Amino acid sequence: MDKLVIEGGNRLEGVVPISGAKNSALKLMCASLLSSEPLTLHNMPRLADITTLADLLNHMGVTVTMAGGRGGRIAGRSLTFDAGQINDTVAPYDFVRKMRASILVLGPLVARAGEAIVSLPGGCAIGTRPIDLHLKALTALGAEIDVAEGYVRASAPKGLKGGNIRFPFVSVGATENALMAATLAKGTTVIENAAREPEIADLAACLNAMGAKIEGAGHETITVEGVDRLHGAEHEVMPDRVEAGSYAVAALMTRGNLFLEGARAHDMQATLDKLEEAGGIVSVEDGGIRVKSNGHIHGFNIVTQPFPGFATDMQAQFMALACVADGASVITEAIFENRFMHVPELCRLGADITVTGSSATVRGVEALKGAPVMATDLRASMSLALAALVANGKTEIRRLYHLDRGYERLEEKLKAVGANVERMPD
Ligand SMILES: CC(=O)N[C@H]1[C@@H](OP(=O)(O)OP(=O)(O)OC[C@H]2O[C@@H](n3ccc(=O)[nH]c3=O)[C@H](O)[C@@H]2O)O[C@H](CO)[C@@H](O)[C@@H]1O
Ligand SMILES: C=C(OP(=O)(O)O)C(=O)O
Repeated sequence: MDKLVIEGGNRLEGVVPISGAKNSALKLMCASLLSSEPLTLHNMPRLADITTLADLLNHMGVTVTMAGGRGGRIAGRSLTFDAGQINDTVAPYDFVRKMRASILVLGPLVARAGEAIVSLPGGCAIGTRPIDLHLKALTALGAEIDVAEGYVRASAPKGLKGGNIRFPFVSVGATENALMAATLAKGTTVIENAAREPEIADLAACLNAMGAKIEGAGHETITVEGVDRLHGAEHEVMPDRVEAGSYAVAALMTRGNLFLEGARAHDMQATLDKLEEAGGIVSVEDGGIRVKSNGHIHGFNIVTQPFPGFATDMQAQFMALACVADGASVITEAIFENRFMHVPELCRLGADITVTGSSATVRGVEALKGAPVMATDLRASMSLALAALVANGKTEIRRLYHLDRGYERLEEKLKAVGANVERMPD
């Protein structure tokens, strides 16, 4: 297994190309199950999670091939998913346990094949992560659901029927499963209190390109007019707003100047607002966003919320920023019950953090000091890398498989803008 070795202290300056969004690409791949014709996705990120889901789809009979990049596109970033034949409607535990997004095959499978047997994803490092809302939504569309022996069995042999789904609180995954299933249901589906994350609008745009009739994605109420079949399509994955936000924090922490090529401000306004509050100078330029520092890092307060609020996926990275701010910051995690695993590791680097329930009080310190640390989950890994970039001396980060789930070529991108970072075998 590899480790990341970072020697802190370098100012970062230059261009960071932002990859396609993991949290959109994975859902778009699941959408390929809805059609017997191929779906080609452009701007695919090269990440471990993409490979894991491609393996699961392949197990079900979907062929995955590299598509030729179209004009101006980087070769090898276009993949075609051909679900002409679904041979197996079972998503086994061994796939699902590796990656929670696998639960997003449930809606498409039951809609297209009339049945699906998907392993329960279970909890993960950041919390319990139940799927009751996914199941209720599919039940509202007429699926019969049975949960036994660690598996969800969903069936709708005569097809799904449009229905009214009102979520009691916002769930990104449940909205996505409901949306995909509803595209092939008979009649109209209305989804209320739907998640408004940009990845939902990206998924709906792809589904509409496949012939679906979806209105209102990106808003609280989504209406889906079911169609008999979806056809093949091409779609470009939206830029990764969490990757962009993570590098934006790096620019501010290192008192640097980074151009986040491809990032879209409207996808990440809450992140940009908080960066400015903390001392960042943010400018939206042609083709991306520039983030510079005003020379100071001020303390700030955060409460994570569904979009358009401050994203839970950016909480750990902003905690690293708070560690070196002037004064204190209070960071409240309101989405997941256990998303502070980075706290003890940041403290190993000299951070001063006290956790009380779902809030962490972070008192900024003069300087962090390099130390060996361990990544506990995806965004926690990035918060450790960020802290290491400004720590005195050397930090070694272990358990990089978390990082590789969601940050493409992190060390190459950081090196290109001046960081002293190496990936080496442990
Ligand atoms: C609203 C929100 O910020 N969602 C985040 C969540 O999406 P993800 O889709 O994984 O999670 P959900 O949006 O579904 O979860 C939101 C909340 O609802 C709860 N829940 C969810 C489904 C369900 O059936 N029952 C239930 O109780 C979850 O435990 C959580 O507290 O994690 C992703 C990965 O970090 C982030 O990219 C998403 O931004
Ligand atoms: C936790 C994340 O992903 P997942 O839901 O796939 O675990 C994330 O993207 O920060």
